[in-house]
Amino acid sequence: MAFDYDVIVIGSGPGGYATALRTADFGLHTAVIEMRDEVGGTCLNRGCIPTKAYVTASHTLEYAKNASSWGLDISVNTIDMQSLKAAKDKTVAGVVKGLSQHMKSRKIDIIHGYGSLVKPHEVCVDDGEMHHTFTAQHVVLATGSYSTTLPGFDFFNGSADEVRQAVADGQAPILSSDEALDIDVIPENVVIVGAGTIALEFANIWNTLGTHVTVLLRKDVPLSHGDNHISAMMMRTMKRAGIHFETRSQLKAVENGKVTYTVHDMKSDEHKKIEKNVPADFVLVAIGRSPQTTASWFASSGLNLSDHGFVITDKFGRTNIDNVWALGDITQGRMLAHQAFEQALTISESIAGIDTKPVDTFMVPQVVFATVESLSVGYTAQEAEKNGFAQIEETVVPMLSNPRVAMLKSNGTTVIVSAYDAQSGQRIVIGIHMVGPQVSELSGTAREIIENKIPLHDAAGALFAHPTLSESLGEALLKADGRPLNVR
Ligand SMILES: Cc1cc2nc3c(=O)[nH]c(=O)nc-3n(C[C@H](O)[C@H](O)[C@H](O)COP(=O)(O)OP(=O)(O)OC[C@H]3O[C@@H](n4cnc5c(N)ncnc54)[C@H](O)[C@@H]3O)c2cc1C
Ligand SMILES: NC(=O)c1ccc[n+]([C@@H]2O[C@H](COP(=O)([O-])OP(=O)(O)OC[C@H]3O[C@@H](n4cnc5c(N)ncnc54)[C@H](O)[C@@H]3O)[C@@H](O)[C@H]2O)c1
Repeated sequence: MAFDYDVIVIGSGPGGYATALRTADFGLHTAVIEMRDEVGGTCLNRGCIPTKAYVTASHTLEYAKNASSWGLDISVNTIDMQSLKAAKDKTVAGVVKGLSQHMKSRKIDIIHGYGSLVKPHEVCVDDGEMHHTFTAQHVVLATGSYSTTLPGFDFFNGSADEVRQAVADGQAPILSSDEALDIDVIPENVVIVGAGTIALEFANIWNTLGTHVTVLLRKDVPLSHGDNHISAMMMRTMKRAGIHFETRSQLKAVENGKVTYTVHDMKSDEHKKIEKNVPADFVLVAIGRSPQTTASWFASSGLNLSDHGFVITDKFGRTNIDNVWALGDITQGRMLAHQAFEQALTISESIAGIDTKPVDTFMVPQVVFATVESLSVGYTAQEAEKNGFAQIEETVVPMLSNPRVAMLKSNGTTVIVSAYDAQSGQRIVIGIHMVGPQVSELSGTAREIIENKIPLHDAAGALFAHPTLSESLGEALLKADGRPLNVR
């Protein structure tokens, strides 16, 4: 049977565009269906890129604020939020334009409209006026995710102008990260519900701009699924910078610019709940994201979905329907762009008939970008124990002795988790967790060490140039191997 395309991808985010770029590169006739006006998905338009534009601006501001310690007379007179937002929007537009041109140069057809899988090999596209049917040998689903609603506190769900007006009117609207990115005034007070990546990144950005930020978290520390040392240090550093964390708290009401929440009083014997109030220009709810698989065609097409609505695939991205593949935020694993990139390479190589490697989503590096960054790859000591590793050792090394960390007036910690590997008869590194300046840049190195099961002794032989921030990882590996050099 002749098909219109070799490959049709639904969704143009990191999962979709990366798959299309690769299949087109293999000479396969490829189309991408995108329901929005612009390509790039959440990551380029409402996620990774705009938030990191703001993170870059906040780093610049911090450098300027610390300049006097180097004898530099630099003052920050005003922060023009409208210009800052315009610069963020320009950054996004540039990246989106670049992607669009790149896709066209690979001869990928970009079809705008709402795509649905009608049956295997058949996709319907609704462009608002007409329905079009296209056929393909392979269909790849990459429809992404949306912000999860906090029960009882629906998102404001307005246009940028309506959000601006609601904030100006003192309504304290409940915003998702999408809406929060459109704010073009520096808020005076913000309440953030959640203590994951989005909560911490936005808290850091606004705090740097001078906003009073209150973070309401359910547990005792943010990033509570991660390594304890890293979570605790991240919270300590952010508290020191002025962010207020309310642990074991719960949002209760938002009325007339006032946020009411309850806090578990751990000191009282009955663990009473204390009620507190703070003013807020708006509330950011960042309690996770849900897979964009709620449309009826996901179920009616016969796709196997998990209880939480994720498309079930094998480690090569195959769904239960022949020649239908899925990746990115709609699949189980981490909701991260670089996970989607790795899945895209595996899926496109599988489609092209190339021998490829399965994706181990557990080993995907996790990063938080703030004034100090956190990086986590592989097992924490607790996870290693639960997974039956033998002779687990956890080495915790502060970054105090790193001269570049000191020059930045910063601090940090590296945690190396190692265990005995019966197969090789050697101790291997199974987890690397770091908090400190620019540690995100070590994500690839950390992943390679762990994924390739490099013996600890060999990993500790990695030579990092001096003086660099990356030496912190080298020092920690040496210490874990019993050969500490510049640390005790
Ligand atoms: C605020 C924020 C910051 C983030 N920062 C980072 C970061 O720094 N690093 C990182 O790795 N990850 C980050 N992420 C996560 C990252 O954005 C996602 O993991 C990534 O975008 C997932 O890619 P995807 O292709 O699965 O989906 P998406 O990027 O969501 O793309 C899905 C696309 O499909 C389209 N679509 C959906 N349904 C249909 C349909 N039926 N027909 C046609 N088109 C459709 C959508 O319009 C969208 O364009 C961040 C997320 C947020 C919200
Ligand atoms: N730097 C990055 O790579 C980056 C940046 C931003 C977002 N992202 C991705 O986007 C996704 C969404 O981010 P996120 O921060 O919304 O989710 P998350 O999963 O990182 O964190 C969710 C947080 O909300 C809390 N929570 C859950 N339900 C709650 C409730 N009912 N009440 C109060 N708190 C509740 C959790 O305890 C957790 O602290 C993540 O999967 C993340 O990987 C990545």
